[in-house]
Amino acid sequence: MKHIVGIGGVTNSGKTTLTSSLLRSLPNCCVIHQDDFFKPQDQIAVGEDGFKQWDVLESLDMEAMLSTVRAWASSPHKFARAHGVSMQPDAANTHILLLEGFLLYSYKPLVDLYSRRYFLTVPYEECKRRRSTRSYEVPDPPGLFDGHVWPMYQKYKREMEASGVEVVYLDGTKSREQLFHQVLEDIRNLLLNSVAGRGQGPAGAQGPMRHAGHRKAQTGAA
Ligand SMILES: Nc1ncnc2c1ncn2[C@@H]1O[C@H](COP(=O)(O)OP(=O)(O)O)[C@@H](O)[C@H]1O
Ligand SMILES: O=C(O)c1ccc[n+]([C@@H]2O[C@H](COP(=O)([O-])O)[C@@H](O)[C@H]2O)c1
Repeated sequence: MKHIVGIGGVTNSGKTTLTSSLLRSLPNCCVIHQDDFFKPQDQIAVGEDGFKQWDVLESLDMEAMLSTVRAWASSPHKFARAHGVSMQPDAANTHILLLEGFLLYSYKPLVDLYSRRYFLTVPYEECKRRRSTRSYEVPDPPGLFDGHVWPMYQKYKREMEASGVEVVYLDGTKSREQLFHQVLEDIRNLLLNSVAGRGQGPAGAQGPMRHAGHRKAQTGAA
Protein backbone atom coordinates (compact mmCIF):
# COMPACT_ATOMS: atom_id res chain seq x y z
CA MET A 1 0.00 0.00 0.00
CA LYS A 2 1.40 3.36 -0.99
CA HIS A 3 0.36 6.53 0.78
CA ILE A 4 1.30 10.11 0.08
CA VAL A 5 0.73 12.33 3.11
CA GLY A 6 0.92 16.12 2.88
CA ILE A 7 2.27 18.21 5.75
CA GLY A 8 1.28 21.64 4.50
CA GLY A 9 0.48 24.99 6.00
CA VAL A 10 1.72 28.46 6.65
CA THR A 11 5.39 29.35 6.99
CA ASN A 12 6.86 28.59 10.43
CA SER A 13 3.82 26.63 11.55
CA GLY A 14 5.96 23.62 12.48
CA LYS A 15 5.78 21.57 9.28
CA THR A 16 9.44 20.56 9.24
CA THR A 17 9.46 19.80 12.96
CA LEU A 18 6.40 17.56 12.70
CA THR A 19 7.67 15.88 9.53
CA SER A 20 11.00 14.97 11.15
CA SER A 21 9.23 13.30 14.07
CA LEU A 22 6.89 11.36 11.80
CA LEU A 23 9.76 10.24 9.64
CA ARG A 24 11.39 8.57 12.62
CA SER A 25 8.20 6.80 13.66
CA LEU A 26 6.51 5.60 10.49
CA PRO A 27 7.62 2.45 8.66
CA ASN A 28 9.27 2.66 5.25
CA CYS A 29 8.86 6.39 5.16
CA CYS A 30 10.50 8.85 2.77
CA VAL A 31 10.16 12.62 2.56
CA ILE A 32 10.27 15.33 -0.08
CA HIS A 33 10.59 18.96 1.01
CA GLN A 34 9.01 21.55 -1.25
CA ASP A 35 11.60 24.14 -0.16
CA ASP A 36 14.19 22.11 -2.06
CA PHE A 37 12.47 23.11 -5.29
CA PHE A 38 12.80 26.89 -5.07
CA LYS A 39 14.12 28.23 -8.35
CA PRO A 40 17.45 30.09 -8.31
CA GLN A 41 17.26 33.65 -7.02
CA ASP A 42 17.83 35.22 -10.45
CA GLN A 43 14.67 33.49 -11.74
CA ILE A 44 12.43 34.92 -9.02
CA ALA A 45 10.26 37.75 -10.30
CA VAL A 46 10.20 41.13 -8.58
CA GLY A 47 6.67 42.38 -7.94
CA GLU A 48 5.25 45.88 -8.25
CA ASP A 49 5.69 46.04 -4.48
CA GLY A 50 9.46 45.75 -5.02
CA PHE A 51 9.71 42.37 -3.27
CA LYS A 52 11.06 39.22 -4.85
CA GLN A 53 7.99 36.99 -5.20
CA TRP A 54 9.16 33.92 -3.29
CA ASP A 55 5.76 32.96 -1.94
CA VAL A 56 4.03 32.14 -5.22
CA LEU A 57 3.81 28.80 -6.98
CA GLU A 58 5.85 30.12 -9.92
CA SER A 59 8.91 30.49 -7.65
CA LEU A 60 9.02 26.70 -7.30
CA ASP A 61 10.00 24.09 -9.87
CA MET A 62 6.87 22.04 -9.28
CA GLU A 63 7.46 19.86 -12.35
CA ALA A 64 10.71 18.69 -10.77
CA MET A 65 8.93 18.03 -7.50
CA LEU A 66 6.26 16.03 -9.30
CA SER A 67 8.96 14.00 -11.07
CA THR A 68 10.46 13.16 -7.70
CA VAL A 69 7.09 12.04 -6.39
CA ARG A 70 6.67 9.89 -9.50
CA ALA A 71 10.08 8.33 -8.95
CA TRP A 72 8.99 7.28 -5.46
CA ALA A 73 5.62 6.03 -6.73
CA SER A 74 7.10 4.00 -9.50
CA SER A 75 9.53 2.20 -7.21
CA PRO A 76 9.30 3.03 -3.51
CA HIS A 77 11.80 0.29 -2.60
CA LYS A 78 14.38 1.68 -4.97
CA PHE A 79 13.69 5.25 -3.86
CA ALA A 80 14.02 4.32 -0.20
CA ARG A 81 17.24 2.41 -0.83
CA ALA A 82 18.69 5.32 -2.76
CA HIS A 83 17.99 7.61 0.17
CA GLY A 84 19.21 5.38 2.95
CA VAL A 85 15.84 4.28 4.29
CA SER A 86 15.96 0.67 5.43
CA MET A 87 12.84 -1.39 4.90
CA GLN A 88 11.00 -2.69 7.93
CA PRO A 89 10.38 -6.39 7.14
CA ASP A 90 7.15 -6.57 9.17
CA ALA A 91 5.69 -3.72 7.11
CA ALA A 92 7.15 -4.63 3.74
CA ASN A 93 3.98 -3.76 1.83
CA THR A 94 3.57 -0.33 3.39
CA HIS A 95 5.20 2.68 1.78
CA ILE A 96 4.70 6.23 2.97
CA LEU A 97 5.85 9.42 1.31
CA LEU A 98 5.64 12.64 3.31
CA LEU A 99 5.44 15.83 1.25
CA GLU A 100 6.28 18.87 3.34
CA GLY A 101 5.77 22.44 2.21
CA PHE A 102 3.92 25.77 2.31
CA LEU A 103 2.18 25.49 -1.08
CA LEU A 104 1.40 21.81 -1.36
CA TYR A 105 -2.27 21.96 -2.29
CA SER A 106 -2.18 24.66 -4.94
CA TYR A 107 -0.49 22.62 -7.65
CA LYS A 108 -3.18 20.72 -9.57
CA PRO A 109 -1.16 17.69 -10.79
CA LEU A 110 -0.38 16.74 -7.19
CA VAL A 111 -3.56 17.63 -5.39
CA ASP A 112 -5.47 14.37 -5.90
CA LEU A 113 -2.55 12.12 -5.06
CA TYR A 114 -2.68 12.55 -1.29
CA SER A 115 -4.14 9.98 1.09
CA ARG A 116 -4.22 12.78 3.71
CA ARG A 117 -3.64 16.50 3.48
CA TYR A 118 -2.69 18.13 6.78
CA PHE A 119 -2.64 21.90 7.02
CA LEU A 120 -0.94 23.61 9.94
CA THR A 121 -2.08 27.08 10.90
CA VAL A 122 -0.77 29.64 13.38
CA PRO A 123 -2.21 33.10 14.02
CA TYR A 124 -0.66 36.15 12.36
CA GLU A 125 1.22 37.44 15.45
CA GLU A 126 2.77 34.08 16.30
CA CYS A 127 3.68 33.43 12.68
CA LYS A 128 5.36 36.82 12.38
CA ARG A 129 7.23 36.27 15.65
CA ARG A 130 8.54 32.84 14.60
CA ARG A 131 9.46 34.11 11.14
CA SER A 132 11.47 37.01 12.60
CA THR A 133 13.78 34.51 14.32
CA ARG A 134 14.28 32.35 11.23
CA SER A 135 17.15 32.69 8.80
CA TYR A 136 16.63 31.49 5.24
CA GLU A 137 19.27 31.05 2.56
CA VAL A 138 17.99 34.37 1.24
CA PRO A 139 17.30 36.60 4.27
CA ASP A 140 13.94 38.39 4.45
CA PRO A 141 14.22 42.07 3.52
CA PRO A 142 12.43 44.46 5.92
CA GLY A 143 8.65 44.42 5.42
CA LEU A 144 8.55 41.13 3.48
CA PHE A 145 6.28 39.37 5.96
CA ASP A 146 3.52 41.99 5.93
CA GLY A 147 4.05 43.06 2.33
CA HIS A 148 4.30 39.65 0.67
CA VAL A 149 4.47 36.49 2.83
CA TRP A 150 1.27 36.85 4.84
CA PRO A 151 -0.89 38.28 1.98
CA MET A 152 0.19 35.43 -0.33
CA TYR A 153 -0.53 32.86 2.39
CA GLN A 154 -4.04 34.28 2.77
CA LYS A 155 -4.60 34.36 -0.99
CA TYR A 156 -3.55 30.73 -1.56
CA LYS A 157 -5.49 29.52 1.48
CA ARG A 158 -8.64 31.27 0.23
CA GLU A 159 -8.17 29.68 -3.20
CA MET A 160 -7.59 26.26 -1.68
CA GLU A 161 -10.77 26.55 0.37
CA ALA A 162 -12.77 27.82 -2.60
CA SER A 163 -11.60 24.91 -4.73
CA GLY A 164 -12.97 22.43 -2.19
CA VAL A 165 -9.71 20.61 -1.51
CA GLU A 166 -10.24 18.55 1.64
CA VAL A 167 -7.64 19.18 4.33
CA VAL A 168 -7.23 18.27 7.99
CA TYR A 169 -6.43 21.49 9.85
CA LEU A 170 -3.90 21.30 12.67
CA ASP A 171 -3.45 23.98 15.30
CA GLY A 172 0.25 24.87 15.10
CA THR A 173 0.14 26.52 18.54
CA LYS A 174 -0.29 23.09 20.16
CA SER A 175 2.88 21.58 21.57
CA ARG A 176 5.20 19.63 19.30
CA GLU A 177 4.33 16.45 21.22
CA GLN A 178 0.58 16.97 20.93
CA LEU A 179 0.80 17.54 17.20
CA PHE A 180 3.06 14.57 16.70
CA HIS A 181 0.81 12.15 18.63
CA GLN A 182 -2.36 13.47 16.99
CA VAL A 183 -0.99 13.00 13.48
CA LEU A 184 0.82 9.73 14.17
CA GLU A 185 -2.39 8.16 15.50
CA ASP A 186 -4.37 9.44 12.53
CA ILE A 187 -1.86 8.05 10.02
CA ARG A 188 -1.74 4.72 11.84
CA ASN A 189 -5.54 4.53 11.55
CA LEU A 190 -5.28 5.37 7.89
CA LEU A 191 -2.83 2.49 7.41
CA LEU A 192 -5.01 0.07 9.36
CA ASN A 193 -8.10 1.04 7.37
CA SER A 194 -6.31 0.64 4.07
CA VAL A 195 -5.02 -2.80 5.07
CA ALA A 196 -8.58 -3.72 6.00
CA GLY A 197 -9.66 -2.48 2.57
CA ARG A 198 -11.67 0.42 3.92
CA GLY A 199 -11.17 4.12 3.36
CA GLN A 200 -8.31 3.68 0.96
CA GLY A 201 -6.77 6.94 -0.06
CA PRO A 202 -6.10 7.68 -3.68
CA ALA A 203 -2.51 6.61 -3.17
CA GLY A 204 -1.46 8.79 -5.97
CA ALA A 205 0.92 6.36 -6.13
CA GLN A 206 -1.42 3.81 -7.62
CA GLY A 207 -1.93 5.86 -10.75
CA PRO A 208 -0.19 5.31 -14.04
CA MET A 209 3.04 6.92 -12.99
CA ARG A 210 6.24 6.43 -14.83
CA HIS A 211 9.65 6.57 -13.26
CA ALA A 212 11.20 9.99 -13.52
CA GLY A 213 14.44 11.37 -12.26
CA HIS A 214 14.49 13.70 -9.29
CA ARG A 215 16.62 16.67 -8.45
CA LYS A 216 16.62 16.84 -4.68
CA ALA A 217 14.94 14.73 -2.08
CA GLN A 218 15.50 13.94 1.55
CA THR A 219 14.58 10.83 3.34
CA GLY A 220 14.82 9.47 6.82
CA ALA A 221 15.19 6.03 8.20
CA ALA A 222 12.09 4.66 9.84
N1 LIG B 1 4.48 23.10 18.07
C1 LIG B 1 5.35 24.11 18.15
N2 LIG B 1 5.25 25.05 19.12
C2 LIG B 1 6.13 26.08 19.20
N3 LIG B 1 7.13 26.28 18.33
C3 LIG B 1 7.29 25.38 17.34
C4 LIG B 1 6.41 24.26 17.18
N4 LIG B 1 6.81 23.55 16.11
C5 LIG B 1 7.89 24.19 15.61
N5 LIG B 1 8.19 25.29 16.33
C6 LIG B 1 9.26 26.26 16.10
O1 LIG B 1 8.80 27.14 15.07
C7 LIG B 1 9.84 27.45 14.16
C8 LIG B 1 9.46 26.97 12.76
O2 LIG B 1 9.36 25.55 12.79
P1 LIG B 1 9.49 24.71 11.46
O3 LIG B 1 9.20 23.29 11.80
O4 LIG B 1 10.80 25.00 10.79
O5 LIG B 1 8.30 25.35 10.61
P2 LIG B 1 7.97 25.29 9.05
O6 LIG B 1 8.66 24.08 8.48
O7 LIG B 1 6.48 25.20 8.99
O8 LIG B 1 8.47 26.59 8.46
C9 LIG B 1 11.09 26.76 14.72
O9 LIG B 1 11.77 27.68 15.55
C10 LIG B 1 10.52 25.62 15.56
O10 LIG B 1 11.37 25.23 16.60
O1 LIG C 1 14.69 28.26 1.12
C1 LIG C 1 14.94 29.27 0.43
O2 LIG C 1 15.89 29.31 -0.38
C2 LIG C 1 14.05 30.47 0.57
C3 LIG C 1 14.40 31.63 -0.09
C4 LIG C 1 13.57 32.72 0.04
C5 LIG C 1 12.40 32.62 0.79
N1 LIG C 1 12.09 31.46 1.42
C6 LIG C 1 10.85 31.40 2.21
O3 LIG C 1 10.55 30.07 2.56
C7 LIG C 1 9.21 30.08 3.00
C8 LIG C 1 8.62 28.70 2.94
O4 LIG C 1 9.33 27.82 3.77
P1 LIG C 1 8.81 27.48 5.25
O5 LIG C 1 9.74 26.38 5.67
O6 LIG C 1 8.95 28.72 6.08
O7 LIG C 1 7.39 27.06 5.10
C9 LIG C 1 8.48 31.09 2.13
O8 LIG C 1 7.65 31.89 2.94
C10 LIG C 1 9.61 31.88 1.48
O9 LIG C 1 9.47 33.29 1.67
C11 LIG C 1 12.90 30.41 1.32
